[in-house]
Amino acid sequence: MSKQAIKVENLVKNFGKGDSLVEVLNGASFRVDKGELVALVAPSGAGKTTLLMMIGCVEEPTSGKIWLGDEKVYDNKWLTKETRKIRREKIGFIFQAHYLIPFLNILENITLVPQANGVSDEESKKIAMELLEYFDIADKAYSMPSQLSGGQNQRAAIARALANKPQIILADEPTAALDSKRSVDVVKMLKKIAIEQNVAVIMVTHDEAMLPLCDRILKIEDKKVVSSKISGENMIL
Ligand SMILES: Nc1ncnc2c1ncn2[C@@H]1O[C@H](COP(=O)(O)OP(=O)(O)OP(=O)(O)O)[C@@H](O)[C@H]1O
Repeated sequence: MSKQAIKVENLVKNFGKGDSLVEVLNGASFRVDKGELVALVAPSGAGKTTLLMMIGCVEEPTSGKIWLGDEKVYDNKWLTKETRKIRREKIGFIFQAHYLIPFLNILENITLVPQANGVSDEESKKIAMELLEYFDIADKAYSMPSQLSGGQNQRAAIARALANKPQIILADEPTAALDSKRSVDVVKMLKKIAIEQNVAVIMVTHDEAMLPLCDRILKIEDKKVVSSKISGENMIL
C-alpha cells in the first residue's frame, strides 16, 4: 500500500454551456498523502467546495483523473456506478455547520454511519463510544445536539466523519462557526487524527491563523492547484 490518499490529474470542471459557461478548474493536478493535514485556500468562488465535492464523488468533473488511495475512481467518467458506496467507505465529510440530526441523540447520530455500511448495532455502538471517548464527549452520548455547545457539536460531527474509518476527511470550513480558541482545538484535533489514524485531511479555510497548524497549503490559482509549504508569505490571503 502506498502513502497516496488522493491523486488528481488534469482535472477540469465547467458549469453550464455557451454564454453561461463557468470554468472553475482547468487542469488541476496534485496529490495528498495519508497522515497529511492540508489547507485548501482560494478566494470566494474559486472552486474550493466544488473541488472537495469532486474528490468526494458527489460532483462529477468535466474531465481528468482522480484516485482515492490506490484506486482510480474517475477517468473522464466515473469508473463505478457505485459512487455512493465509495463515498460511504472511504470518505468522511465535515461541514461548517455540524448537520447532526436534531431528533437523534449524539450516539445515534454517530452509529448511523457504520450501520449504513452494514456493521451490527452492537459493533456500531462500540465504535461510536470509542470515538466519543477519544473526543472527550462520552458523557454527552445520550444528549441531544441542542444540549451541546458549538464546539462539542463540531467534535461530535468529526467523530461521525470518522465512524466509517475513512482514508480521507474532507472538511469545508469546519471552524467558520467557532471562536478562535475552539478553531485551534478543532484543527489540532484534525492533525492528531491525520497522524494517529493515518488519514488524509483536506480542510477549506479562510482563517489564516489556522495555516501554521497545517502541513501544507493547496491554493487554487488561475484555475489550477498549486502546493506550497507554510511560510510567512503564505499568510496573506
Ligand atoms: N451547480 C452549479 N451550477 C453553476 N455554477 C456553479 C454551481 N456550483 C458552483 N458554481 C460556480 O462555480 C464556482 C465555484 O464555486 P465554489 O462554491 O466551489 O467556490 P468556493 O471557492 O467554495 O467559494 P466560497 O469560498 O465562497 O464558498 C462559482 O463561480 C460558483 O458560482
